[in-house]
Amino acid sequence: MAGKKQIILTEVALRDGSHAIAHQYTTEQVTAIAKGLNEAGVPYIEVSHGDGLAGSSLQYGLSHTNEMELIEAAVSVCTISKVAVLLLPGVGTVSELKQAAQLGARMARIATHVTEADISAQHIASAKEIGMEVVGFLMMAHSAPTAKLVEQAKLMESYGADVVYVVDSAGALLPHKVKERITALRQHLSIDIGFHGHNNLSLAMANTLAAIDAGATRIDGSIRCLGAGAGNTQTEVLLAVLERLGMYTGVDLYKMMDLAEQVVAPILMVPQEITRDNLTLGYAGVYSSFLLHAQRAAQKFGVDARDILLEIGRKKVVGGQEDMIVDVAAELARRKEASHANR
Ligand SMILES: C[C@H](O)CC(=O)C(=O)O
Ligand SMILES: [Mn+2]
Repeated sequence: MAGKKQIILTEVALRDGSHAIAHQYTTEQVTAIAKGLNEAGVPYIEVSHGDGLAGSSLQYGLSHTNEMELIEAAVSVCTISKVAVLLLPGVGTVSELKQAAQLGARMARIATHVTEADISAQHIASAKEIGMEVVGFLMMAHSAPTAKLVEQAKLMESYGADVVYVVDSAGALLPHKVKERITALRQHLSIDIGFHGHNNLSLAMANTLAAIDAGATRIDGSIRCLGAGAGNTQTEVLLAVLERLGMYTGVDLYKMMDLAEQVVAPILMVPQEITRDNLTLGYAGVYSSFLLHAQRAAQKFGVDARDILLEIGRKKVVGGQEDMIVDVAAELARRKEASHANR
């Protein structure tokens, strides 16, 4: 380890991956994955509904298992790894955060849209008060200019965040844009900088390396790419790449490969590929977690999911506006019917 650059990993398959399996994690699955991640030495494991604490709802998707049970299960098998939770202010509250902390969660990741950091002040302060490490998570980072991102990150730092993440929720950022953002944050902030990517344009790895090159030291990955859309930077692949680059993570590559192959792959509803719909997420700049919502709406209204996603991108729909996906699908179906009638 001496002299090697250290990268601190957070594994997000048990939270971001929840989107990809329609929030159907069972306690057994979470226990098995968390146990494997802990044995491999992953520093942080995020466990929550895909949309964060209290996300289970008709709007976001109902969970199979209460997330507090999942958090408790993960904590019970973690001797090395720390369990993290995600919270979107307005979806989850301080009360859920306290409950998660009582169950043993040690890190709170407070997520807001990239231009709305001001709504995180109370939640960041409360998480610090109860002794949690706190990450500010600025989502849809492609959709704001770098100066705005810096302004918002500085707000999170001023509220007490220990780390601020650039979150490429749509998998829409290109490597030079990641570099520009992380470089600017590094110049203006004193706290650690993190990066969370999505692979919709096949750029999660390249973007992650660009982020590290520009000074990010906290990186998210999802084992077997089990994350929303085409998934995140694939953790076990990242480990191999970082080892080849002479960087240190403290995570066992072989154990992660085995866990991916034997435990995680069988859970996937479909293999994590860059399908035409995933690709459209990145191309249109749409939240990766909108994928299944758009596919269901496409089927219900007999329209192309890509058309829905492009329109959602044009309308700059943000997380929390999932019901707009149905509105857009219904409108596309109306237009389609009208054009057929006029023929
Ligand atoms: C609530 C989102 O799924 C958080 C996230 O992982 C992202 O924006 O990306
Ligand atoms: Mn994500």
